[in-house]
Amino acid sequence: MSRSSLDEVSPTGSFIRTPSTFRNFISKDSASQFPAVSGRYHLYISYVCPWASRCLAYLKLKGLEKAIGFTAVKTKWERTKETDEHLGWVFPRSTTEEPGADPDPLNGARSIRELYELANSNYSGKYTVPVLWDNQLKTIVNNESAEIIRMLNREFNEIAENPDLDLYPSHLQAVIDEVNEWVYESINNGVYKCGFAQKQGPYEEAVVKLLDALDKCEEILSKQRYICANELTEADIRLFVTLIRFDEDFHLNIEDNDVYVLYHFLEVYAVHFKCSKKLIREYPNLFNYTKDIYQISGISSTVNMEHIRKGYYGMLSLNPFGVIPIGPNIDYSAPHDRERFTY
Ligand SMILES: N[C@@H](CCC(=O)N[C@@H](CS)C(=O)NCC(=O)O)C(=O)O
Repeated sequence: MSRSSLDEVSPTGSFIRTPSTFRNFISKDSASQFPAVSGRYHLYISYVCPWASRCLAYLKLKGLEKAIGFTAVKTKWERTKETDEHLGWVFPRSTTEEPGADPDPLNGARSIRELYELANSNYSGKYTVPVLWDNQLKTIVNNESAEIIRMLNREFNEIAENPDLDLYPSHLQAVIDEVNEWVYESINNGVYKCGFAQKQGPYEEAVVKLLDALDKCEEILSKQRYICANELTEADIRLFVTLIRFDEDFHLNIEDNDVYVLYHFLEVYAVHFKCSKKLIREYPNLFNYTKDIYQISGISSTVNMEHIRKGYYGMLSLNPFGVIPIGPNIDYSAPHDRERFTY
């Protein structure tokens, strides 16, 4: 089994993500094994990680911060044990070591790996964030963000400050599911397929799909405020976490030490899609949409650009010298034009 996303490469050089392992559900039913009560659960995240950030966005949107605490790890992977070479997410030793990251308040763990091993001493998979931790049973409830956000949306309404916000309403479920599928395949996971591909073919296939999907989003967003309808849904949060990192991820490829990849990336954009389409900020609807979501109360606090930059460029196998380019410093709080769709 893979012990890091960076190892998940098929013999043909494609990035293939393995499924998450802990798949229990918190329920509003007080008799269930994991009942939705205040103070029992904790969310471990990295601000670098889009999957973890979508869970944090739900804590903010649903008003669950008092009921469920969260802790962010440091930006760069470090050795998780002295006895082997594994690199992964670690906690700082103090609150001042890296602003935004905190020591583990519940278990005093040094790494996310330690939490997985506390939950299951025989665990041998990847040590990913997010981790939804049960502090009563001292175990991981769930480490799959797509499921965590569904629980946060629905099961905690008795204690949520915004119980009426439903980001997966029944009248839109079919369209949300359909959008999630292609957005995940071509955009959320698509950027990883571009960044982690180890052969030219899979990389090209992923980048073409990614650009097609971004064009499709631009087209949809030229007609309605959000990606599924004129109301905010789960699909918007899932799309947003990749878009807000996209112009950064793009540079990751540019800064990659592999000259051929650098050349090809420019060629794809310049020749097939024209340079004007290469960054999110050059798609008018997508860019304004990203600002629109960013400006929803609570969301900007889930975006720590400093952590995002340091984390991605810190992956030394993709960026051997660890040089962090100066960011584009886009102002996502600037006015946008999306109110034009509000009836
Ligand atoms: N399917 C998981 C994926 C989470 C994931 O891939 N997290 C990455 C960070 S973006 C991670 O923690 N990787 C650690 C590793 O691969 O060792 C989810 O959506 O929750």
